Amino acid sequence: MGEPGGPAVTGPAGGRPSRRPPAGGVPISESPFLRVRNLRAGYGPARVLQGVDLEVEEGEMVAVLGQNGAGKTTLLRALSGMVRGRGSVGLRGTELLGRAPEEVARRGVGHVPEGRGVFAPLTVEENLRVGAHLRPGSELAEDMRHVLSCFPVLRAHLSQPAGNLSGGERQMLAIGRALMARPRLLLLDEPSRGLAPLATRRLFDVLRAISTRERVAMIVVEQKTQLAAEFAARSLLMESGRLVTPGTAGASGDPSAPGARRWHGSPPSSDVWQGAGNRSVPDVWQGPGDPPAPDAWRGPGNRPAPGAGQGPPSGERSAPGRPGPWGRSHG
Ligand SMILES: Nc1ncnc2c1ncn2[C@@H]1O[C@H](COP(=O)(O)OP(=O)(O)OP(=O)(O)O)[C@@H](O)[C@H]1O
Repeated sequence: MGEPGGPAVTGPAGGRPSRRPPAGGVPISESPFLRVRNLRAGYGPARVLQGVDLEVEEGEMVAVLGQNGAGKTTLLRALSGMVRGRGSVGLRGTELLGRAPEEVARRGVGHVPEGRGVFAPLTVEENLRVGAHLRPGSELAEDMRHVLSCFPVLRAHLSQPAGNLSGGERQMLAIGRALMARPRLLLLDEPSRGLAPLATRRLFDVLRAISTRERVAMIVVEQKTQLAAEFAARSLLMESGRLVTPGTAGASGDPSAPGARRWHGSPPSSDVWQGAGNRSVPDVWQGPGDPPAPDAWRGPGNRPAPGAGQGPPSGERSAPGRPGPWGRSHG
């Protein structure tokens, strides 16, 4: 999966069958992992979110696309409690609206904001430890090992200040720090921003592995439509504070059905594209030499030394299709 330039992976994360919406009705899952209803939020008198409806299943990766100022970042902020919202945000049946960000995080929501916020003076290891501050210390070493297996490039920098990392390494650290809290829902704001195409693909390979194997649901704000179409189970378009494509889990239909498209609703107009780089250039292998073999290491950073046993979430932690240790419930 995720071979550079290879075919897109279709279907919901985890390989679960898609459900078709009931004919003529609004598709509503019986018990979605995340159910957002009529979410409204803004800043002071300025209302940005105009009533967002969204459902995400456990282990599903959903991309949210849209023009600058559409409200994508505000949506993530409202879901994580950083911006006050009205309506309903139910996570496994628990209402999150009205809770403080730390309480929302305790419930299993991790937020990696745009801009790779890391604590620059702290070391990489300290940054990761900070990510685990909401959880019991006894599991810290295990989680540290796991995060470093996802992002092995960080291993070499553990004792260095995070401020010394490259942009891509900071992004990995920011995501790694969020993972240390064992989120069940991860909110990622433009994780590909500023990353080279190859680094972007490697990062999304890791994210997909985490969502599939650890059953972590993800909402990824992304400007690169092609990337979103390849990695996410669904791509949703936001316009003027509303999702103009169905945000419900069953709306994806059966992607294997003849004529099924990855883009649900109207395809984005050309002026939606605001990602770095040239839209007309496929996001394919651009490194020197031949693309890596399909089974080659595709984690971010350097390929681990032979025998180092590093890779995306290891099978030791969780057998495929079964929640790993991160599957434990929060709160
Ligand atoms: N802290 C803030 N205070 C006041 N208004 C804000 C604040 N943050 C964002 N806004 C406004 O809210 C609207 C939506 O912004 P938001 O950042 O959610 O959009 P976005 O879709 O993420 O855009 P982009 O793709 O450019 O990041 C914009 O009009 C923006 O000016």
